[in-house]
Amino acid sequence: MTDRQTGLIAALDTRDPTQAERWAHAVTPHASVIKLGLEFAYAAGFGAVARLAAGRALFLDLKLHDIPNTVGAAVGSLASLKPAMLTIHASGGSAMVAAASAARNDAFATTARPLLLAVTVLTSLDDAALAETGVAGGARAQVLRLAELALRNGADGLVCSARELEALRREFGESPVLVTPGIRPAGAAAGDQKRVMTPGEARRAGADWIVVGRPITGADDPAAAAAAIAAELTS
Ligand SMILES: O=c1ccn([C@@H]2O[C@H](COP(=O)(O)O)[C@@H](O)[C@H]2O)c(=O)[nH]1
Repeated sequence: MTDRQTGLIAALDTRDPTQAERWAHAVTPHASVIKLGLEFAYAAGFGAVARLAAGRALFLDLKLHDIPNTVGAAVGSLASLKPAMLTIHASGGSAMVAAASAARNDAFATTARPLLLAVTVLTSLDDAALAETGVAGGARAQVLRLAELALRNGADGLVCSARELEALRREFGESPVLVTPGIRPAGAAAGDQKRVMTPGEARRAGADWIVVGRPITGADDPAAAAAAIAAELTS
């Protein structure tokens, strides 16, 4: 049980800048951060990312994963977008995380540094799917292993499922910023997400932020859906 405040990040996954703008407007003020990722950036381009992010806090979820030199350079290339949060994959290894952290520190002014978040194990993977990739021992053990690697090499926080929150807080304490996708209000379709929890469960387990996409963007009334999720975070 925790008394921390848990914020809502709205994942605006679409190719269409007009749709994204409509959703961004609808989720305000219930979500204090908007998340744009691969679908939007690849289809609409980084100019559209910049336009949508103007005046808003941006979680730029590009999940960088490459050799250290390339990832470091890519982090530097993103500075003009002034994101509040950036993602890399922890499984890229110690040197890659360290390169991203160094580039973040070099490319951004101290007062405008984005949080560097390391994705541990995607919330769409269960133990069986992870085993297929050669990782035995289950998602929780792998999340803890990658969390240690990422935090030791300069990440500010982690992307994980809410199911790992209690173990991560036990192991690493209160300071890492823990961001949890795979959130589904009671009764919502899980879709491709495997390690899910409700907004209230994630808050009680210690999430700093929850990320919610389709339960908001697929709702008949996205503003009402975002309001209901935000209310669950404060009740
Ligand atoms: O492990 C991860 C990392 C990132 N995501 C992203 O979060 C949203 C979730 O969207 P839903 O529609 O609520 O499932 C999406 O943009 C993913 O790319 C994740 O789900 N899991």
